[in-house]
Amino acid sequence: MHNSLTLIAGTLETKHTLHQQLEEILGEFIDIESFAVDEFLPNNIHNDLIIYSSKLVEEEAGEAVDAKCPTITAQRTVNYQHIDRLFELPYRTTVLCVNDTPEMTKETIHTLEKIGMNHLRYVSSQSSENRKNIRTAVTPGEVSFIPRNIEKVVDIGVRLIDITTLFEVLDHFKLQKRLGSIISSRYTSKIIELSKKISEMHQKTQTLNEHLKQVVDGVNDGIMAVDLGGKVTVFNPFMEEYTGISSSQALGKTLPQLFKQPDLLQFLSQPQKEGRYFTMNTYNVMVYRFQWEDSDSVIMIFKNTDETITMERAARQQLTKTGYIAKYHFQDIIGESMQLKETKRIAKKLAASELPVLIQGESGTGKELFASAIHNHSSLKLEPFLAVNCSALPEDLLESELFGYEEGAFTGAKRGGKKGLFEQANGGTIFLDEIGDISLKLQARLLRVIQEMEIRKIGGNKNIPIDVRVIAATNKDLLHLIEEGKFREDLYHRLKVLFLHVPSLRKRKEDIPTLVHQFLIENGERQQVVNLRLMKVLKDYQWPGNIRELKNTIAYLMTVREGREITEADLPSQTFFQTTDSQFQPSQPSVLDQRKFTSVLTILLKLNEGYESASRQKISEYSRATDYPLSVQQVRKVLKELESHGYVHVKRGRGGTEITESGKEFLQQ
Ligand SMILES: Nc1ncnc2c1ncn2[C@@H]1O[C@H](COP(=O)(O)OP(=O)(O)OP(=O)(O)O)[C@@H](O)[C@H]1O
Repeated sequence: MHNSLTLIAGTLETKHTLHQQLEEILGEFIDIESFAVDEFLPNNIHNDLIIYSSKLVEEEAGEAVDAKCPTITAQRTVNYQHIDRLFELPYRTTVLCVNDTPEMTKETIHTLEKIGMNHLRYVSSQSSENRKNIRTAVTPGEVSFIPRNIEKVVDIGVRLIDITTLFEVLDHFKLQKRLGSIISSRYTSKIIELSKKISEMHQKTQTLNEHLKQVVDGVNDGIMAVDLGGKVTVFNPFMEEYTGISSSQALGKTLPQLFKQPDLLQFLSQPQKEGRYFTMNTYNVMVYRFQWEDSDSVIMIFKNTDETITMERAARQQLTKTGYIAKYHFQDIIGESMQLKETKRIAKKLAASELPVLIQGESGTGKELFASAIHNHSSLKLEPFLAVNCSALPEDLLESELFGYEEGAFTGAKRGGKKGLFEQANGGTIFLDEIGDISLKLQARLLRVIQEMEIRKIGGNKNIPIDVRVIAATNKDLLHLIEEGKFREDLYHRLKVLFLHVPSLRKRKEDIPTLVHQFLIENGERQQVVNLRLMKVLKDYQWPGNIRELKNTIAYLMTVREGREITEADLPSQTFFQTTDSQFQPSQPSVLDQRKFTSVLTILLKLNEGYESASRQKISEYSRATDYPLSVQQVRKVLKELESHGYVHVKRGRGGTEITESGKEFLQQ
């Protein structure tokens, strides 16, 4: 007589799936009929064996079954055929596990974790945990229970009957001996299919890992990764070179096993915002440590600084060939005074941005030095640096130098046209020295270039986009030039996004001995040969031509000196100073003049600050209350002298007179 059993499931879908499973495995030996509670249940079901698909179904359908029939409530397990769908979800995704009752959900999660699906984080659909941000759900066939806000559903299919239940069935029909091994191999063949899929996936991952390893090995830096347990998981060839440890020795070891330098070990063990220099076996390396949120690994990068410097040097050599290189760095700007240090500190900050800078300062104070150092300290340091002295060229020539021209733009234009300095500085910095001297026509063109960041060559009809940082410098008071209508206010604001004032040498006399020493060295004199009296004279002098004048003076002294020591006797007469290239009258005012100057400048300052027009008449009136009463005629003379020193600015007509920054400096002294 043939054995037969009845399967009772809850839903139609479960009925189909489990029926199919039992048919495939036991169909040859046992007749199988099945019902679903949801569909139809006859009264008084009777058979050799009744299998309920779950406890719930047993409770629901129990009454329809003949009480004399033996029953089994099935143990269920996940459907191995569809489980690989879970591998498609990204590592560490939080998923909502959905089943019809809390117990069933709990059981599903438990089974998934037991069979190693641990790359996901499961939250029960019936738990009270906040799941607002959960977008993916996993369900064993219970799609109808999925909440609406879920965007992605992974149906891993109806759970199958577990092998333990299958063996109970065999046991019941006394078939275990005969069929046990066939059944278990039929059952496990399904699992083998799954393992095959997993191993395929594993292989793909391996290939990807290989590719990644090749990339990591090909990088010109040392790369090391450490996992959560502190074990090294990546150790590329450059790491081998820097440490002298082979990767096979390093992999799987902890950092203290590999590194003996306490400071390096400490650096590698803690989160770091910036890199730090270390010397490892003769290599100078900059070490960086990165740790990303959500990542189990810490990555460490070891950069060979000697090589980086060589690379920079090579890039610089390329630039040197074109001649467009910034020669000076901040360390070339000599001086220990507070004023200079502060100026350098600000300049370094300005270097960090790529915005335009306006540098203001008297002639010879080192404005070009600062422009060059700012470029070399900026992210554009490997790009060209072009300096143009705007006062050195006539307008037309300056225009064609700056913007270039097309072939045939004017008579005498070169064949093939010419690239302008803006175009040649592309990607880098252009330094426009003496910007106060350019004509209004060129100012208009320059404004357009800076605003639009594109140029049009002379005689050209197309705009060429450019990306250039503009640093401009002037020794003039641009605000006065604006007032006089000689400089465009809009251009002034475009240039003066960032601002740097370079102090005059008078304001930082303590720098004079250091500068003198430096210039002696530059002239080939290593000893300190300037005698004390001479040094005092040099320190007392006002240096209207600033550092350039000091530099020239040292060159002069070195040329004319007779003995080893340079003394005040070697100094030129006053007229030497007067012939320097300063915009000021360089001779020092006499003591009497100084008093007169102080008196008039003090009156001027008061009038200017009170916004009163400073006419000669008014200055004369005010002077009567001081130690230096002056007639209008005398005031005119003093003002002339003051103007020649650059201390005042005499406006045309009834404009009155204004004290300049230099005038204010004079007063402070
Ligand atoms: N702090 C300094 N240390 C060493 N040398 C300096 C320093 N400042 C200026 N110099 C030297 O002084 C000279 C004049 O400097 P620079 O040409 O930069 O001045 P500038 O302000 O641009 O002058 P100008 O307004 O006339 O163009 C240069 O030879 C420069 O090398």
